[in-house]
Order: sequence, then structure tokens, then C-alpha cells
Amino acid sequence: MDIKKVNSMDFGEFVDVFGNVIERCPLIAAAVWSQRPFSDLEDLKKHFFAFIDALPQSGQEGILRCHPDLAGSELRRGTLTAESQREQSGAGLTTLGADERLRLAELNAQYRARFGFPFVLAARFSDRAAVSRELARRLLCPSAQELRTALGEVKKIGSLRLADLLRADPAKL
Ligand SMILES: NC(=O)N[C@H]1NC(=O)NC1=O
Repeated sequence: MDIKKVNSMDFGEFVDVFGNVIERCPLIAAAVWSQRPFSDLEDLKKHFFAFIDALPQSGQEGILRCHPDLAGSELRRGTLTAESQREQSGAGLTTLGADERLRLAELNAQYRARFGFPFVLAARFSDRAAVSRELARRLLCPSAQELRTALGEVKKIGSLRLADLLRADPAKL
């Protein structure tokens, strides 16, 4: 799909295609559509991220809360979005042993209790060992820093999803 095709999309089509660039936040795609035309993929990405950056803290935390836990109950129940399922499965989180799953569940619960939102990490840049390690490390970070880190991960996930949709090289995004 090229940028001309993107710019020709009506509202419904645009939200259908880009509605999950930011996990379970189709409102962001709905808002970005109003900014068309886009000059290129980079420009499109900038609009998604500018929307996130302009939100008050409550909105930014809301975005994080729309993310399913890594290796959490949604994965077990099979209710993840297709994108999240692919990302979690690529990081090996669908084939954890019982011990590993339990450890991640405990760390996820501690993280949520401390910060009030779920632990978010771009799983495609990670693997099962790195997820636990990073979760344990970030649990100790100051809250303001952690909010920034988590939103950075949301943007990495969004960049990769946009790259998939436009079949671009993620390194150039
Ligand atoms: N909790 C969390 O990070 N979830 C996200 N990460 C990712 O790569 N896909 C997701 O759904």
C-alpha cells in the first residue's frame, strides 16, 4: 500500500485499516484521518505520535491501559487482537512453561499495582527471557520515567504495525 492509497481512503476504511496501530485505540486513527493528506509514511507516523504526546497524562495512561498483559489472561483465553497475538507469539510468550508464566504474572501484577497501568514492551524487539528481565528492571524505575518509557514502547509497537501495513522497512520509520 502506498501513501496515495492511504490518502484516498474514506474515514471508515482508514479506521478499519489503521484502527489498531495503537492497540485498541481506534480513536487515534479517527483523529489522524482529519490530518490527511500525508506526504509519506514518516508524516503519517508523526501524526499518530503527536496525538499521543498532546494528551494529558490521564489520556496517556488510558492508552497504556488498553494494552493486554504480556503472557496474560487474554493470551490464554485467545482474546488478543491479531497484532498482539502475533507479537506475543513471536517473542515466545505463547509457549511459556508454567513456572515462567507464573513468574511473569506475578511481575505483571506488581507492576500494575505500583504504576496503575500494565507493563508495556514492544515484544517484537524482545524474547521471553528479556521480557521478564526488563519487567523486573522497570519495576524499580520512578513513575514519571516509567510513563515515558512505556509510551516509547507504544510508539515502537505502532511503528512496526505501520511498517507492516505499508510494507516498509521498520529501520526507516
Ligand atoms: N503489554 C504489552 O506490552 N502488550 C503489547 N506489546 C506488544 O508487543 N504487543 C502488545 O499487545
